[in-house]
Amino acid sequence: MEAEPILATRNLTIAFGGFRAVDGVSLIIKQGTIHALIGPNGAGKTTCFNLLTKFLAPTSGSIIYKGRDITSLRAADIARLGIVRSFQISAVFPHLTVLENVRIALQRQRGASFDFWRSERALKAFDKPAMVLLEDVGLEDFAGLPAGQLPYGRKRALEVATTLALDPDMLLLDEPLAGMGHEDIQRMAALIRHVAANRTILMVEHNLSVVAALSDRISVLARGRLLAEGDYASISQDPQVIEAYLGTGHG
Ligand SMILES: Nc1ncnc2c1ncn2[C@@H]1O[C@H](COP(=O)(O)OP(=O)(O)OP(=O)(O)O)[C@@H](O)[C@H]1O
Repeated sequence: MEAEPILATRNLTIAFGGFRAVDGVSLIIKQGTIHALIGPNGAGKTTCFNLLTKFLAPTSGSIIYKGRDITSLRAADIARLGIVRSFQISAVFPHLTVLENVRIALQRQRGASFDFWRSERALKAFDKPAMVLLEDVGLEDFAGLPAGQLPYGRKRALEVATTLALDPDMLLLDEPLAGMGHEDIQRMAALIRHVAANRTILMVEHNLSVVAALSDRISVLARGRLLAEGDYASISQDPQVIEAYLGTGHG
């Protein structure tokens, strides 16, 4: 059965002065897929991502989520609808333990009041679901460690756990593998695949071999425009895509 679109854009455009960083981009992201947004440096990926996550407002065009026009909604509104961005906003509190970080994220999600979350008993009620989330991201052995002491790759796994605490239908990942060594890359790639089991993932990512391994569908941007879309086998054969990458001495 063909998956339904969960998120779509129609002619999404943003101009800075006269320069169109994202220019008439129409994307369709299907429910339950891992979708990657790639392209050479300066292609407009981050800007497009910022439009989808409401960090920027488009000059024209629209964004549709589950059939509803969300173009004019704010970041907090879309989070409530189930679209959550990881990695740039997910603060990790370094002096709190790994478990406490996830517990706080869960408390926020459930809208617990300040008085409520001062009570030790109420806090403990979140320990179990927090542990389940830690197990989900492979951090159960680190639960008691101050988050600031986690190695970099594990810290990013913790960010995934705090993001999952918001119970998103759609997870937007901004360069999830950036700055990671080989082992962390493999672990994060497996984690993305794992959390994608019952969610939709959109990621901007430069690591093309992981994009190839993980993505159901890939959209290629170049100079603000959508150049090609398809699975890795088809886009990697596309002469325009090859030229766009070679033209910048990239990838
Ligand atoms: N606020 C802004 N004002 C003016 N120009 C901008 C602004 N934000 C982005 N741009 C320009 O838009 C273009 C696209 O930038 P963007 O960061 O989205 O590209 P990218 O594909 O994410 O690149 P990279 O892979 O290098 O991160 C670039 O030419 C950039 O200089």
